[in-house]
Amino acid sequence: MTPILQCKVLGKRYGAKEALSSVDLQLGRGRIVGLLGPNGSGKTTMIKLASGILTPTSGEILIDGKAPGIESKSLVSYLPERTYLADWMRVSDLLGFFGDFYQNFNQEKAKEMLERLDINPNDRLKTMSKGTKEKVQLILVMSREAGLYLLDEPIGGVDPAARDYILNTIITNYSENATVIISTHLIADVERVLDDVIFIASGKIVMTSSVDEIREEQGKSVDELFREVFKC
Ligand SMILES: Nc1ncnc2c1ncn2[C@@H]1O[C@H](COP(=O)(O)OP(=O)(O)OP(=O)(O)O)[C@@H](O)[C@H]1O
Repeated sequence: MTPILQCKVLGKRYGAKEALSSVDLQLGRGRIVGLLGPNGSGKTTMIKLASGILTPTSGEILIDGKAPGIESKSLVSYLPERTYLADWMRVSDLLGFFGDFYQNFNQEKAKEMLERLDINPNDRLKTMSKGTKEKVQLILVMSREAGLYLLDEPIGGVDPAARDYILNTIITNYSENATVIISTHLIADVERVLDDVIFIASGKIVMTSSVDEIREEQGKSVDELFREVFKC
């Protein structure tokens, strides 16, 4: 089966700054993958390349065997680091907006998640706290029936109790064949839901491993290993 995401000697420069270099990677389906690395290591750049917002400077990135484009946009559901939604909109407007925009948007799923998190669909984004806005955005993104979810720092602004609910939402609301990439610094919170991890530093992949391998072979949690590998 074609990998959902493949990078072949992928490189990205911003002017003279090399943000990613010679990244080779292949991700299968049905996995939850943590993209982990220190500040400035290239995580957001990698996610933006996969979403098609940025184009590579060298090498290639393929989604289900194809370069990012119109077809891949229906396969990929992307949660950016920052909110891009117009804050005068009510949550119910956003459900309509996503429904019009994406054929694979599941309104019922979104409404159910909003109810569970006690978010009123009549509220406008601008009246909400940062954490609630983040929850709304994540709900919109996870309510699409996509093949690849790209979540850039999905739980940064959310309180620890809601983090658990959100992570469970991620696990239970993606289809068996979909893959989820989560970039985060909150490794201890997230690691229980991860199948695999990618460690990235200075634009290069330094390790890819299953979480089970890390636990069984190294006798460590992902958080412990991360702190050891990236010790300042
Ligand atoms: N638009 C840009 N112009 C110039 N340099 C950039 C730009 N965006 C990112 N960079 C640089 O590219 C490198 C990778 O940045 P990126 O945002 O991908 O890292 P990150 O791992 O997501 O960081 P963080 O964990 O802090 O969010 C950094 O050195 C950053 O300063």
